[in-house]
Amino acid sequence: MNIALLGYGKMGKTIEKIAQERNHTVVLKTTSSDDTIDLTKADVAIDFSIPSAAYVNIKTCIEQNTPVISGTTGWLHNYEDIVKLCNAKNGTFLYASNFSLGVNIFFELNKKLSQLMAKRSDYKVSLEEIHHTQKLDAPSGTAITIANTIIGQTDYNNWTLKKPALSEIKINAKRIENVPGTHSVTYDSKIDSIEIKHTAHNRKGFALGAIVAAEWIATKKGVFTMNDVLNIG
Ligand SMILES: NC(=O)c1ccc[n+]([C@@H]2O[C@H](COP(=O)([O-])OP(=O)(O)OC[C@H]3O[C@@H](n4cnc5c(N)ncnc54)[C@H](O)[C@@H]3O)[C@@H](O)[C@H]2O)c1
Ligand SMILES: O=C(O)C1=N[C@H](C(=O)O)CCC1
Repeated sequence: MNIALLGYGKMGKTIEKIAQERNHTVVLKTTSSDDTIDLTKADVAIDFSIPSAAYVNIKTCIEQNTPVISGTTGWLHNYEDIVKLCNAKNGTFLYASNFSLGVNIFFELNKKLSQLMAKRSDYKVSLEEIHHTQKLDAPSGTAITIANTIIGQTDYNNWTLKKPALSEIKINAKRIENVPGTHSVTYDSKIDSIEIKHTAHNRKGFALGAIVAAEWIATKKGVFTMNDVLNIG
């Protein structure tokens, strides 16, 4: 498969290594909005860029009729526009806040736990996410996915980085040198605490998941999630 990499930073470089190990060819790498996105030779595009660039990158791929996956976080206020465009152009698009298999299993645990805790008003939920100090967005896209799932299953109606109201989920976003990504969900009562946690040891899980997703969507039409790729959820 011929792959275009839109974004060639920490993730783009890790994805390139795994793509080569799986006998794919990287035919285009872009690193700024000044680079031309010519997808003539690409079977699929993978966007791991920056929040302010993702929308244009994804739109350009759909307009050039090239299946695109995006792992870039912090651009989701434009997600519905991309879904509309993709459907109008009969294109192919997949976004995941986190491509790793481990986190996608964790998402299912979080959903189940939030269902069990839905009516347990003696417990208050909170999230913590820890990432490296170069990360541009807070909270992480993964933390937002986790919080939105809890909101969908319980009476919580919002998440916040600030002091939470009773109906809000507090997200603690910490930045520590070299941390690839740690997420935990804690339900705390006066009697005990229940905690689930995922720790990424490196970026390989994100990159492998992105390549597996790119292989999976290359021949499909529509808007997909990792649940479709992994057949879970
Ligand atoms: N979904 C996941 O599984 C997952 C995993 C890790 C990181 N991420 C997200 O992926 C994104 C990239 O992460 P990273 O650690 O590689 O960041 P990074 O800062 O190392 O790399 C980002 C790259 O994007 C490039 N860039 C800037 N403008 C661009 C443009 N217009 N077009 C193309 N490239 C452009 C920069 O030059 C840089 O090389 C972030 O949003 C991060 O949150 C998602
Ligand atoms: O390194 C990052 O940046 C990461 N971003 C994603 C997020 O915001 O959830 C996934 C984990 C790593």
